[in-house]
Amino acid sequence: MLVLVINSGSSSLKYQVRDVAAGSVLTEGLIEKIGMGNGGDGDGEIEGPRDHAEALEQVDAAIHAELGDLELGAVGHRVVHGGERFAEPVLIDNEITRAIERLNPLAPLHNPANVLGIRAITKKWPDLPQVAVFDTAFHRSLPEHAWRYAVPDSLYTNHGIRRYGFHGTSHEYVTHRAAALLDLPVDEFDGVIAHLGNGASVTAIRGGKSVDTSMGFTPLEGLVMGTRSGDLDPSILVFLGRSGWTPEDIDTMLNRESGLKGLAGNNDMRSVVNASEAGDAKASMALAVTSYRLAKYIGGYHVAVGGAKALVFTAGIGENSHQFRALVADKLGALGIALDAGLNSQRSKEPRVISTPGSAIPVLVVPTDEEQAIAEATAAVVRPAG
Ligand SMILES: Nc1ncnc2c1ncn2[C@@H]1O[C@H](COP(=O)(O)OP(=O)(O)O)[C@@H](O)[C@H]1O
Ligand SMILES: CC(=O)OP(=O)(O)O
Ligand SMILES: [Mg+2]
Repeated sequence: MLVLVINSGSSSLKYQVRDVAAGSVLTEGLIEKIGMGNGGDGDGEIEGPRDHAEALEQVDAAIHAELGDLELGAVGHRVVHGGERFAEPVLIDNEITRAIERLNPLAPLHNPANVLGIRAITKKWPDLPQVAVFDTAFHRSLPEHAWRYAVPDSLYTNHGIRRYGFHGTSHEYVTHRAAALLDLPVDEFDGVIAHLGNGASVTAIRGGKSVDTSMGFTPLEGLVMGTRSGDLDPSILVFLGRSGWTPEDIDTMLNRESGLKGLAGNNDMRSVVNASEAGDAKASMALAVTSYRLAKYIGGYHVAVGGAKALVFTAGIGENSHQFRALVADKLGALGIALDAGLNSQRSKEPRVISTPGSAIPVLVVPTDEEQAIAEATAAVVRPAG
């Protein structure tokens, strides 16, 4: 079956056409600057559609230019927030789309775009089955002591305020690959997985299942990210509210102007590392804050899983930034973790070990592939129906 995988962001749309049986990518692309007028920066990208519907026209044209006439079997969407309802991938209909839309306030950078992508496809290809694959689903195994906030129970019962966790598709996929690399059945894998992209989260895996994760009610909690603050004292928000900041002001500040961008003026890890190496003190402090926060989580999750058998890095930063991995590992001496500098700085697309033989536990780099996982899940949902 050919599956079109869509990962909609607020201003971008990543797509792939995958042959699920063959496990291959037939074509892929990135549409950027949606709703921002023209002005992409080349590199094979298509530029400047007005909205997600127009972006989809560009995807359709690009797919047909590259692959000619082909029969798509289904569309698989990455949907970030599935709330408590969605523990598995689901076939989308109007009711499901509205249910996803109701979760928009909980994932303001993500779900609205997911809904726009779903609606654009429903309009263009009404007969094509669409499947939603949720970032939250893998974390439905969190025990209650990990997902509860210590606030009055009515906040949970009336508003669903609890920790959900995100990047689950990636954490699950990487769990399986890491276990395979270590020759362990997945249900014997206890480890800590750091997914470090624009959004970043770390997950404690026990017996192959998520038992804790750093993102919470929304993808804002936890680690320092590209533009998100991660953990902070909630009283800061009360203070700002009393000083006249609106909820929108606070939301924008925490989700879009904080993290690496807030500390170093740039949300791109490559630029921050380069600036730090060139002597920029703010960039160096941003890296120190970000790596320290992650190291503390890793220490905590080592305890949560009852002794990790591996530490795994994945996603854009985790897979590519040997400098950032080294900064984190340097802070984990108390766990007996030691990186091999040569292995750490090697470039490869393959899952690999980057620690020394003497390291108390192996440190791995395992490339994630959310699109492959989504394509497989989509085909599995659609096949029994048709
Ligand atoms: N070669 C590299 N070296 C260091 N950082 C990199 C490299 N390639 C990508 N990154 C970083 O990865 C992050 C984006 O990760 P990615 O997983 O692609 O994000 P997204 O959440 O958008 O999928 C950016 O901070 C980027 O700077
Ligand atoms: C949930 C989340 O943070 O996703 P991303 O990393 O794609 O921003
Ligand atoms: Mg990502």
